[in-house]
Amino acid sequence: MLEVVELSWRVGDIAIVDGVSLRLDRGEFLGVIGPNGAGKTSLFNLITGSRRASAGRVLLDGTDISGLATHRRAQLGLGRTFQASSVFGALSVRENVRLGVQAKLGGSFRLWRRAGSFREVTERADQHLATVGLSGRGDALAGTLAHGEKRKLEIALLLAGEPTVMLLDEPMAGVASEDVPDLVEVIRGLTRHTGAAVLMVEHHMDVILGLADRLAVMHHGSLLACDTPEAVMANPTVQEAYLGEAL
Ligand SMILES: Nc1ncnc2c1ncn2[C@@H]1O[C@H](COP(=O)(O)OP(=O)(O)OP(=O)(O)O)[C@@H](O)[C@H]1O
Repeated sequence: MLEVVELSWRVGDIAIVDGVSLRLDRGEFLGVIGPNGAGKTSLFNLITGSRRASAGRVLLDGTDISGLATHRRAQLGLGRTFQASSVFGALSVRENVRLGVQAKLGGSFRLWRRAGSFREVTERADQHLATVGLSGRGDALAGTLAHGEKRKLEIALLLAGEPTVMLLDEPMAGVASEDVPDLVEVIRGLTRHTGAAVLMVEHHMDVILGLADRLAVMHHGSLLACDTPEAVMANPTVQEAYLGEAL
């Protein structure tokens, strides 16, 4: 589904991402971990196209998308969680997701021609809100949501784009610890609800160990290991990379 081949990003003499190769299959959940500054977010940026790789390729369903702009990659099914800034605080939660659904349906969806269109968009938006557990919050202003709820809204916006591969960059960051278990269950449901593959960077080891089918470990821009969570945790090279940090 997603294949990354020898992907590198150099800034001057420094390889921030250094020849990373990995595969992600349909319905699979791959966690990306590594110490601070290991290159995890940079790897995401190369995959989505918000940074142009110095070398290597990104393939989506066998098609080389390396040369494509971010929005083209998104249209082809590569979705990344929206940053909070892309949520319209003055609009309702449902309106935000409706905009996402309309953006996905694009020009083929002529609201002025089809009487049922408005309802169809609303139904899809409500489906996405239900998937993330925000059904009861559709009428709330997005700006009034608690942090954990905002994260759920960002995931609903991601779902509105109907991606086949979803990239989540530290979705638990800033979320109150009592809201983490709920958000973990929403994220666990993503592969089940959509059949999509998920690639997720996360610092909370307990969270990522409970979600991931496999773990990719980055260190100084390189991929140290990519294996089942059990094998990765038992890997002496990985343990060494994390020396001094809690694994
Ligand atoms: N535009 C840039 N120019 C130069 N160096 C950069 C740039 N962006 C990131 N870096 C450096 O690349 C390294 C990797 O950064 P990156 O944010 O990808 O790591 P990370 O693993 O996501 O870190 P963290 O876990 O702290 O979020 C860091 O040393 C960072 O300072």
